[in-house]
This record gives sequence, C-alpha cells and structure tokens, in this order.
Amino acid sequence: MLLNKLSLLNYKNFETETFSFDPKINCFVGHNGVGKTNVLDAIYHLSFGKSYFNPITSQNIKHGEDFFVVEGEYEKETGSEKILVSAKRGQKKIIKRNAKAYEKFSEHIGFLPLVIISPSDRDLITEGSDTRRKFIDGVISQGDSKYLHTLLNYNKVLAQRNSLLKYFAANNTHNQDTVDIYNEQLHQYGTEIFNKRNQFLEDFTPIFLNRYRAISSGSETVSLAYSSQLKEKDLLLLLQENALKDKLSQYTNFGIHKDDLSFEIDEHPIKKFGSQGQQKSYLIALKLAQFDFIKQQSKVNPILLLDDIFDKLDEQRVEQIINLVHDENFGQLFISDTHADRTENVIKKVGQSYKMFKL
Ligand SMILES: Nc1ncnc2c1ncn2[C@@H]1O[C@H](COP(=O)(O)OP(=O)(O)OP(=O)(O)O)[C@@H](O)[C@H]1O
Repeated sequence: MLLNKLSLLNYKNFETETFSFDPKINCFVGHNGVGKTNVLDAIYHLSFGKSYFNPITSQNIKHGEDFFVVEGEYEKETGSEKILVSAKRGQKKIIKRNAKAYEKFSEHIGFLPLVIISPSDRDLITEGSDTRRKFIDGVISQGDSKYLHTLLNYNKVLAQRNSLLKYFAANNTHNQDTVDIYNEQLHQYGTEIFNKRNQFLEDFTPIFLNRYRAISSGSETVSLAYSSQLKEKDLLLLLQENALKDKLSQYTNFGIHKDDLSFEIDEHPIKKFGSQGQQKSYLIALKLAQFDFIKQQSKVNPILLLDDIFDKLDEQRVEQIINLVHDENFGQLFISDTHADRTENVIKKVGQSYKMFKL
C-alpha cells in the first residue's frame, strides 16, 4: 500500500499544499512549528478519520477559516483509492472513499493500516488506563471491524446504564428490572470484548517481547500483562453482586471499561522504575509490535509515521529503525525532524529511495 499524493486545504497551519511522495522514505524537515507534525497528522487523519494529536475537529481547521479538506491518493493491491476527509465548523465530519461518503466511520478503520511513533506515546506510560485501553482497541480494530462495532455498542449501553443510575438517584426511585436489561447487554458485549482482548494479548505479547529484546539487546526483562475484573468472574455476576454499590455510586463499577495493561521492567512498574531510555525502548517496542501484528492480520505493510524521532531516539536507533524499511518487511515511511542534515545522513546510509520536504 502506498500513499502517492497528499493535498491539504486549510488544515491546521496549511492553506493549500500538495505533496507527491516517494514509495519508500519521506522526510519533513524544518524549524519548530512549521507544520512537520501536522503533515503526519493529516496522513493519520486519512486512516482514522481523526487527528492523533487533537481530537477536537474544529481545532484542526486553520484559524479564521470555515472548513478543512485532506485528500490522499493511495495505491493498494486492489487498485487506486482516493480518500477525502473534510470538516466544516458546526457540521459533521465527512469521510469519502472514491467520492462516496461512508455512513459509518468505523467502516473505514483498518482500510489504510497505519502506525505512528511519536513523543506523545509516553502518555501510554504516564496517563490513566483509558489511554492504554485506547491503544489495545486501536490495534485490534485495525484488523477486526466487528470488535469496534461491539465496543461502540458496549459504550452506548454503559452510558445509558450510568444515566439511568443517576436518574434513579435524582428521583429517589429504583427499578432493578430495567437495570437488569442493561446488565444482560453489557454482559453480552463486554464478554465478547474481554475474550478478544485476552486473545489479543496472548498473540501480541510474544511479538512485543521479541521487539524489546532486539532493541535492548536483552539486558533487562520486561513484561506486558492484561488486567481485567472479568478474569476473576463473569461480568453478569459482577454486575448482580455489586448492584448496591452501583446504586449508591450512581456509576457502573465493573466491566471492561475498567481494564488496563501493566507495563513492567524487572518485575516493577516501568512508570516508576524504568529509566527514560528504557521507557522509550518499551514504547517503541510496543509500536513496532503493533506494526507486526497489524501486518500479520491485514497482510499489508502499514504506513509508518515517525514523528520527531530524534527527540525519542539516538542516531543509532533511528538508523536501526530506518534500516527496517530496507527489508521487504516494511512499507512506506514518513519522518519528521528539525535537522535536515542529521536525518538525511542517516537515511543515505540505508540506500533506499527517499524524498526530503523542507517546510
Ligand atoms: N488550527 C490551526 N490553525 C492554524 N495554525 C495551527 C492550527 N493548529 C496548529 N497550528 C500551528 O501549527 C504549528 C505546529 O505545527 P507542528 O506541530 O506540525 O510543528 P512541527 O514542525 O512539528 O514543530 P516541532 O519541530 O516543534 O515539533 C504551530 O505553529 C501552530 O500554531
């Protein structure tokens, strides 16, 4: 899969801009704030229908403008594809594939597999469990559209159940039969998601450990574990047994919305005990494993975006990663960096075709 051409109109700091890409390596270089990350984000937008960095659509429209359009021309094994994402202030975003609008954005997820490695990945270690659940969901969804659909259903029922609990508390009333209907639905969707997450971790962990070993030369042991209340008990039982707790807290205390991943190094949480370098290596191993996993599932090389790589990696490690595209294993690579010379020196060594874009 290749992205041949990208056109931007009023996207963040770009008014109108068109880029024609190299099939292997593309580098965006320039001073801070010129829009290097924004170009990568536009490419991300075409795969996921949203920004990786700023989920508020209106803030992705250029200041003072009314709308943005991002358009990409791809070459897939099945033929060429034109994907367009557009947003107008106050209106619903539109995603079109070959001029036909998607009814549901979820149908588009996984069509253009993509992995991004960015300094903001550190949120996976530092932020709450929500960020880690999003990571798991993102990886699974790219290869399993039914999973995303089930997850959306689960979240809808969960929101309804929470509103109902609040409504009962506000009106000093309670109807367990209605709660039970939601319990059944949460149980059905939640168990399906739990099973898929569990299976995913089983498949993904060895891939991740392999990647970490390769990056760190095996000097420390790391682990990745999935924690879920559903490992202890069936969700329906948990919901029934904790009915009073939910009633008092006006909130659903049990379910897959409480799942988390634990990241450990030598059996201690990496957040507290990992050095900065170890944390970086852990995150890169996670992302490269994501790449391997999606590739295994979709049988295509995902597009790889490396944002601000030298912020995250030393020169040797960048070279090591860029070398990966030398193999047939990797597909098209997009890189952003502040120093043109530094990036070009590393890329030249790889001996692949490349294109530099000075912004
Ligand atoms: N909606 C918007 N309208 C206009 N400009 C915007 C909008 N959103 C972001 N920007 C501008 O985009 C620029 C940041 O772009 P970006 O993050 O791509 O920079 P960068 O080249 O990657 O910089 P760095 O090297 O510091 O990472 C800032 O100048 C910011 O003001």
